[in-house]
Amino acid sequence: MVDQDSSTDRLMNSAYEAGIIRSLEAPLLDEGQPLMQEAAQAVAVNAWLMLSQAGLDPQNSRIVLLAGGGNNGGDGLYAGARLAAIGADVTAVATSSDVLDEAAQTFVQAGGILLALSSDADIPSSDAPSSPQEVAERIDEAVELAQAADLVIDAMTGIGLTGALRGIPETLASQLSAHMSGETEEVNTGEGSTAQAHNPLILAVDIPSGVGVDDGSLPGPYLPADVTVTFGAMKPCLLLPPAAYACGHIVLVDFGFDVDEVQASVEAMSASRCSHLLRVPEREDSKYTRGVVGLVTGSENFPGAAVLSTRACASCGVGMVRYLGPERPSEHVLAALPEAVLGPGRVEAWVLGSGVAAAGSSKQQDSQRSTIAQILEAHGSWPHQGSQAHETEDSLPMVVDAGALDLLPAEGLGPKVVLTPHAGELAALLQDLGEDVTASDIAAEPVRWATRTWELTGATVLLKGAITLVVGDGQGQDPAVYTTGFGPAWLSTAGSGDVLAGLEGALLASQSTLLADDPRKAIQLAAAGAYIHAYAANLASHSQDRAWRQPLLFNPDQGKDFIEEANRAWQAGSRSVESMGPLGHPIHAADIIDQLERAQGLLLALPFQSDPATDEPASADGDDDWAAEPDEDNMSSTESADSSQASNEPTHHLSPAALVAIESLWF
Ligand SMILES: NC(=O)C1=CN([C@@H]2O[C@H](COP(=O)(O)OP(=O)(O)OC[C@H]3O[C@@H](n4cnc5c(N)ncnc54)[C@H](OP(=O)(O)O)[C@@H]3O)[C@@H](O)[C@H]2O)[C@@H](O)CC1
Ligand SMILES: [K+]
Repeated sequence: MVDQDSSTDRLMNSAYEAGIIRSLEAPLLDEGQPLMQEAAQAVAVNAWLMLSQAGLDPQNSRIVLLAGGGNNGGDGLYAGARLAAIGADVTAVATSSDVLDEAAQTFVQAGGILLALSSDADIPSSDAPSSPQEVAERIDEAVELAQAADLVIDAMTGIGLTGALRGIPETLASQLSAHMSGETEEVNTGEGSTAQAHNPLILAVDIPSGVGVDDGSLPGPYLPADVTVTFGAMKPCLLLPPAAYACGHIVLVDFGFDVDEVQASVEAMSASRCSHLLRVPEREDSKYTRGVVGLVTGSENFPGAAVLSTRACASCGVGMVRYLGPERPSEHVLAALPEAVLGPGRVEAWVLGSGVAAAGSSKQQDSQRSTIAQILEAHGSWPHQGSQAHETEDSLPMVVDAGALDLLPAEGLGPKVVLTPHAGELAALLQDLGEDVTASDIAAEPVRWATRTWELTGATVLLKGAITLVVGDGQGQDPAVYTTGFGPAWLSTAGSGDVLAGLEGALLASQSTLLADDPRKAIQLAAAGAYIHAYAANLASHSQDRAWRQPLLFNPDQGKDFIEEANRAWQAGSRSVESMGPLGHPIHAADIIDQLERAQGLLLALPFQSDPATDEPASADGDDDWAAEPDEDNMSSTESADSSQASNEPTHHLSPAALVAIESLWF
């Protein structure tokens, strides 16, 4: 189970609110650990790597550092000092009225140039602008410098950010992000043609300035990063959409925090966590003890959804698939899945509503809905005792999707009821429950609205998206929140949700004994289902595109191994620094089903890998296993890394001179 996490797994996949991060830092600071210097070193090394991977010479590069008045700015200034000391041309733009004095002195002594923007600035070596006009001119100058730079280091605000960016940081973030997204004028080459504007690389210090640290929202302008170097532990904004999409590749600097006694507020599902949630059959198992899933999915109008959900379910380790539906979808199910059993009978978990038209749709009234209503009434009730929902003898785990969502009882569901809406369906459900919310509100603050749904219904809520969220019962009064962003963008295709519903039902049925002991495990199982779904899509599409990747761990003692790891990971990434990773090819829903069994096999093999250095399980195809993941043959990750290099050479090898330069940053 997830409880068996190694401490490294926990560190990489658990996020803590800003207040907890400060409580974890405090004892280390008391002991005199130089955290700001360790942070600065990591920023400098990663800046160096980003530049060199982009084919630039870090020692002759132009770097603009946006430095705020807090410790985040301090991290940036010390990093800037290290880069200036090896010869980079570094200008620090002070975005507040002051900056950390000692950091600024060190930066200037190393050869960095400071530029004050604020009219009341008290900054070493830079006079404050003397008029509003001069403030405006300096802001324009700073924006132009940043736009022309090779690298921008964003150290305006870290976890001390409150609310949306204001003042100078707001202006810089909005102008620079508009420039990068091409909203500003294109560059005229003077020969009647226009060229794409130059975009600097962006390295965010701790978090991209402007994102909602604890809730992953984007309350105003923000600066999206190519790489975010974060300190000590993950913050919720690095996992939660939409902010997580602005973080690029994440590097987590290991300060040695003791996270044993603190509660994570968000967890990412990982391959190793997922592999522990799969039930492996035992010798004494029968098809019944392995779990029977009953599906009331598909309809006269959408028979394909019945086929997709039952096929996916049968591919995910259950003893039997039982289908209930009208004649047309039933015939299709039997043709596609001869082992399916038709009609009512014993069931360990239900899948309800995929491919069933909701009320108010233009389709004719769906006969499946009366069956679903009966099942919800018989098995979905979790009468409340006090404030707690309690399981009755008849209550069963169930997945409630699409056309079953509006048949739910208004409240009093338990964690074993897993709702699987997309943003539009969740908006309709919440409107029925009296909330004034639209699908775009939900996309802007998904964790807020998934949590609200959990509060109102008591069910586990799986909100589908590029990063899928699962919110449900946690420890005490607080919800547990899991994320999964392991899939490629190809995954959003018709029928993909029907596949997910079927496989979620299989996990609930096969783990019904576990769920009876602890219904809260439904949250982890639901997140594991989303992970397997995404993984199968990765295998099917041969894509290296991921909505979210686990961070690279930067340990100050790790030495040069990190260089190779970062070069490899950033080249494989969907938003890699220089080149996109291979995008693979389109897939349709049945392709995902075809890879489900293989995906589970690879996950089950993971605990037997000798040295799983990355958490991503292998692609089963040797020839596309170039992201250096441990592969099927129990190859050690080191060997795997070597073989992947042979087939996919990193574009930039480090010269001996470059290695000497980076050593001066490192040690
Ligand atoms: N603690 C440690 O041991 C370690 C901490 N570390 C680092 O410290 C960081 C936390 O530092 P912190 O607490 O000083 O806050 P920080 O993120 O710099 O923000 C304050 C600045 O932001 C500004 N600002 C705030 N809101 C704003 C807004 N809405 N709009 C605009 N500006 C806004 C605020 O301006 P003010 O409100 O004062 O005008 C002030 O200038 C942490 O993220 C990590 O990087 C590492 O060195 C490792 C060791
Ligand atoms: K920052």
